[in-house]
Amino acid sequence: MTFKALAIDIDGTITNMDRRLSLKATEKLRELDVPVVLATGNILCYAKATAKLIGVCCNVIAENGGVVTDRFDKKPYISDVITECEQAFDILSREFDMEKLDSVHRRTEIVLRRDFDLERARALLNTTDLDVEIIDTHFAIHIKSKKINKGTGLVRIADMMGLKPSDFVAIGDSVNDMELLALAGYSVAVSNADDFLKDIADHVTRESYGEGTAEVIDYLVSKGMLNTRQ
Ligand SMILES: O=C(O)COP(=O)(O)O
Ligand SMILES: [Mg+2]
Repeated sequence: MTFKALAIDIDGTITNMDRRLSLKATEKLRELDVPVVLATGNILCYAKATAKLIGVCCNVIAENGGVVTDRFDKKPYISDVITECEQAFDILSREFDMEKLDSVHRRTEIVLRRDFDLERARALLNTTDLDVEIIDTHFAIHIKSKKINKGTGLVRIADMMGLKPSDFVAIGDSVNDMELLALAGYSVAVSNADDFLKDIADHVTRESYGEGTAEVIDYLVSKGMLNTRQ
């Protein structure tokens, strides 16, 4: 089967843990003859700039599915879910010393530095009736609505692109990629991925980070599952 598009995570999948972009992975992405959607927990301007600089502009799922756009200068779709996240933050920050990241630009989630006791914070959140969860991507901790994720983002961007989620190959590394990989037609976890992501993936790479992404793109092209430009 030949897939019609690729949805790919940024941090840990085309970067290493220092967030250095793999030039090998970006070259492979640029050579593909299908649209590449960046699907990330990062804010929209970070994702758009990454897409532009890689040369795969501009289908973007940002903020773990909360913000979605298919064009650079278009008003993005923004989920109306920030209020519950702010309520959760108000409750948690009375108990924990928490530092917000990117809060000026973030529209649908609250993201925190990874320097507090996550399990205790989760336990406290579970005593509320907020429809909110806390996830740790290894890069940051996100207080996010349970109503949105990269899977709901994929459904939305696929619709904007006239495609189905099953038309996509998806590649990722972390807990925030679970729903994306579950909905895609073919799913890949890079070898540095969390074990629970590897368990649901159709394919796990041998190499880590961007090298793993480059490796699987070569594999998918060799099997005719993705096409490159001639
Ligand atoms: O925002 C994060 O915590 C990680 O970003 P990612 O989804 O691109 O890996
Ligand atoms: Mg990631």
